[in-house]
This record gives sequence, structure tokens and C-alpha cells, in this order.
Amino acid sequence: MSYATVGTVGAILITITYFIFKPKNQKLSFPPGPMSLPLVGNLFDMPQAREWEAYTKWGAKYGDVVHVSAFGHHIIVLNSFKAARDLLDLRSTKYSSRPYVPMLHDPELMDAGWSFTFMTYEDPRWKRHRRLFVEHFNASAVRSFEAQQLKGSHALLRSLLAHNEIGDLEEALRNTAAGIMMDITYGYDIKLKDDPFVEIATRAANEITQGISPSGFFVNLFPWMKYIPAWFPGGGYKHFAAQARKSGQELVDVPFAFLKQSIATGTARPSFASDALTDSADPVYVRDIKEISAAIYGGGADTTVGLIHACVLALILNPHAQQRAQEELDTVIGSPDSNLFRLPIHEDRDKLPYIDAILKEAIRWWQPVPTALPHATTEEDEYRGWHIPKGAIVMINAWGILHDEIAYPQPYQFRPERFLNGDGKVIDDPAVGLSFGSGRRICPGRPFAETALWIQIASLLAAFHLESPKDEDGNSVDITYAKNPKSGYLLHPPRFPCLIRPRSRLVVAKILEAAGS
Ligand code: HEM
Repeated sequence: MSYATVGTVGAILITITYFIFKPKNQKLSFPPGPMSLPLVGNLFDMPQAREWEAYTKWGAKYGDVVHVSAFGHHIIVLNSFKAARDLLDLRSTKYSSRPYVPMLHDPELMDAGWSFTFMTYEDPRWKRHRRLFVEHFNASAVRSFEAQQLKGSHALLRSLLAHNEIGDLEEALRNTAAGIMMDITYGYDIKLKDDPFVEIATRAANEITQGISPSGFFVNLFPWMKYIPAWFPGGGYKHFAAQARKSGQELVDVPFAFLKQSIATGTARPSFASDALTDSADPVYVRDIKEISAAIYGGGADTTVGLIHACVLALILNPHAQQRAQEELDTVIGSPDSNLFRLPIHEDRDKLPYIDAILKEAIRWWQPVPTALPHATTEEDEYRGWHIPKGAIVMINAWGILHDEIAYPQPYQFRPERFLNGDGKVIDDPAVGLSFGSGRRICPGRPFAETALWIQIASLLAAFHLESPKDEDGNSVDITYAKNPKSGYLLHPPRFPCLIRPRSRLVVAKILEAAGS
């Protein structure tokens, strides 16, 4: 079926539906935004890539709350911290759902509603899953994962010892994140090459990322298309859906089966799933634990890789920040040339405010999820005299807000000093939290992510000089292109070459000792 046919049939159905169900008493206007056309709305204004840039331009033209629509779907883009807080936080009872995405949610398509990341607010499982997750991942509970985070950081340093020439930094970071997430969730040690669980998790995460795109599949715009059989023209996407449904079920079932087996043989290590599994044989509870466990990998692996990868890039491009961090580290863990040298541990954090400032600036400078995840309204609302309809999709333009040049002068420069006051203490800036979303759906993995990222940054800086390689004439290779993220739902810097040199021989010895080889 051609795009034009699908579009025309969809438009006719939506028009009929609109005139039948048109609200009779809507007097307020929508927030400002680009002029919309009959039927298709702003379809042709919708960015196909790098949405955050289009949202920022709309913000400059129409204000911090922008309305667009397409085929009857309303989208509200929030371009200021105030608007995000006013709506998603202070009116969270109305703004905490997720849009229903047919490809993702429909049980006959991908059936990925098992992940509480995508559950609607009304779904009773969401509250149960989120409560259980937060019990194990709140700021004090995540301290129990520090040993696994430290082990993961040491494994990263160990793998980067082989990276003294130009190596695959991204792969090393991906292995680290995968290793930590599988360890804390199931007590499972991944294989560095071709691990079967990591293969399932990566496949499932990639398919979900494709499925969630509103424009990636027509069925997301025109739900009636789900009735087209797979063999009929236009129904081919159902083969993808069937494959993705299978991957999702494998992600839920296969690593969990490993955990059950290790409990049965008495070899299970402490982990989220082994701790949460009580003696309860209640199948609903067991299903909850299985599904939350699978959601942990999806939420935590790719996001942390994007951020740490960008942070390494920023440190290479800003050698002064690296140097200042290493001077601070040396006063706490010993200089790399002295016998007192040791690798950092979490307990050092209070004494290393500059590393904290680097982490904060990395979170501001680079958002792995640049427009957060879409929220959806469960009731209609009025804000500053505008009408916000029930079922509207609400996006936070975190990238735009955190690159606003009034709030953050020279926003594209990486300057950790922004987050230090005159006494060298770390400044709290709640707007930076928008990288993790807002309101009741705010990322519940943030405390875990921040401690895992902090120890990785501190360990990398303690152990290595991070540099761009030299060309034949001895000049540094230009890697500034990597500051432009690849477009996508989760942002990663494009691969860039880098040189990772141990700071001393003693450092190498300490890494080998810590990594147990
Ligand atoms: C740099 C790291 C991370 C970033 C930038 C990030 C960002 C986000 C964002 C923007 C959201 C959507 C928030 C909203 O809708 O308002 C989210 C949700 C979520 N994140 Fe993270 N995240 C990170 C790490 C993690 C980690 C390590 C975990 C797990 C341990 C995790 C688990 C989740 C879950 C389960 C949700 C869904 C919450 C819900 O819908 O109720 N995230 N994250």
C-alpha cells in the first residue's frame, strides 16, 4: 500500500471521527505554534531528525510552550524549566501517563507493555513495578550496588590498558555498562565477546527503539492498520513486530531462568532479582520481578554509555579540565608516581568536588535522551489561559533548555566550573535534572546512574591521560565533529579516535591487581 493511500484513508477516518466527537465546549485556544493545515495538522513541520533543534527554534519563535498536531494527535513541547515543573511536577496527577503507541503496546504487535517505562499511568502494574524498583534503587539503597559498580570500573580500566593505540572505546564502554547491569540485576558475569544475554538485550532494546517512533511505522499514526493482514500490501511491518515480540519475551524470560537456576544450585549472588524474589510463589509477583528486571537493562545500559562516551570526548577536547581533575585526585588518592597511589572508591566523592562538577556538566552538555520520554495527559487542562487536551503528548526539550545561553553562557562549551561556587563547593541546579525527565515518571535510575558514572569518570581520570591521536605531522587529529550527536531516540557521539595512556607504571600494576589479572 502506498504512503499516499495510507495517508488519504487515515485522513478521511480522522476527519469523520473529529466531526463526530468534536468537543462542543472548547473555548480556549491551544498554545501557540506553527500554523497547521486542515486534516494533516503540522505533519510537514514535524522534524524527521534532530527534533531538539526544531523544538528549540519553535521555542524561540512561539515561546516556551508550543503546540503542534498531526492527524488529530496533539503534541505540547515544553521549552523551559518553569513550564516543565509547572505541568509535569506540580500537576503530575494529570501529566504522568505515556502515549499509547500501537506498535509497541498492542499485544498482537510488539507487546512491549511489560516494561513499566512504557506503561500508561492507569495501568495498575505501573505503580507496583515503580514502587518495587524504587525500593531497591533509591539514593540510599543503591549503595548496595557500589561493589558491582567498582568491579565494572576496574574491568573498564583493564580493558582500556589494551587501548593504548587507537581502539574501540565505545565497545569497551558498552561492555562495561552491560556487565554492570547484568551483574546488579541477575548476578550474572557477561562474556566479553558474544554474550548470549547481552545479544538478546541489545536486540530487544534496538527493536523497542524502532517501535516507539511515532513516524517509524504507519500503524502508530493510523491504528486501524493493525487489521491489515501480514501478507497484504502494507502489512509487512507485522513480521518485524513478531520478531520484536519474541525478543522482548526472551529478554524477560532467559536471564531470569539463569537466576532461578543459580538460586536452585546455591550459586546466586546478591542482585536486584535475587533480593526481590522472596519465598512468595504468587505468580503475579514473580512476573512483576521478571518484567522489572528486564526493564532495568533497557533503562540503564544505553543511556549511561551515551553519557560516559560524551564525557570522555569532552575531557579530550578540554585538557585543562582533565588536568584540574587529576590535580584534585592526586591530593586524595596519591600521585600516580608515588607509592601511595590507589584507585578511587565511592567514599572519596565528598573530597572530589571537581569530579562531581565534571559529572554535572557532562549531564548538562549531553543528554542521552534529549527530549526525555513522552508524557501523556490523562485529563484536559488549562495553563496560562491555553487549552491542553486530554491525551496530548507532552515533550520536554531537555537539550534546548540545558543549552540556553542565558542560563548557561557559551552553552556548547564544556566548563565544569559552572557548577562550583567561590568556595569550590558543588552548586545544585535542579534544571540539570531535566536530563532525567520530570514529575512522577522522572528516571528512577538516576541515583544509580550518577554513582555508576561518577566512579567511572573518577577511575578513568585517575588512571589515564585521555588524548586525541596525532597525525603524521605530530598534530592532534581533529575530533570536534564528534560533538554533533547522531540523530536518534538515544544520543551517542559518533565514534572518534582517541589515545588512552596510563599515567604511570604503578597505575598499570594497580589496575591489574584490582581487576584480578
Ligand atoms: C545517564 C543515565 C540516564 C539517563 C540520562 C536517563 C534518562 C531517563 C529519562 C529522560 C527518562 C524518562 C523520564 C520522564 O518520562 O520524565 C527515564 C526513565 C526511566 N529510566 Fe532512566 N536514565 C538514565 C539511567 C537509568 C538507569 C541506570 C536505569 C536503571 C537502573 C534507568 C531506568 C529508567 C526507568 C525504569 C525509567 C522509566 C520510569 C517510568 O516510566 O516510570 N535509567 N530515564
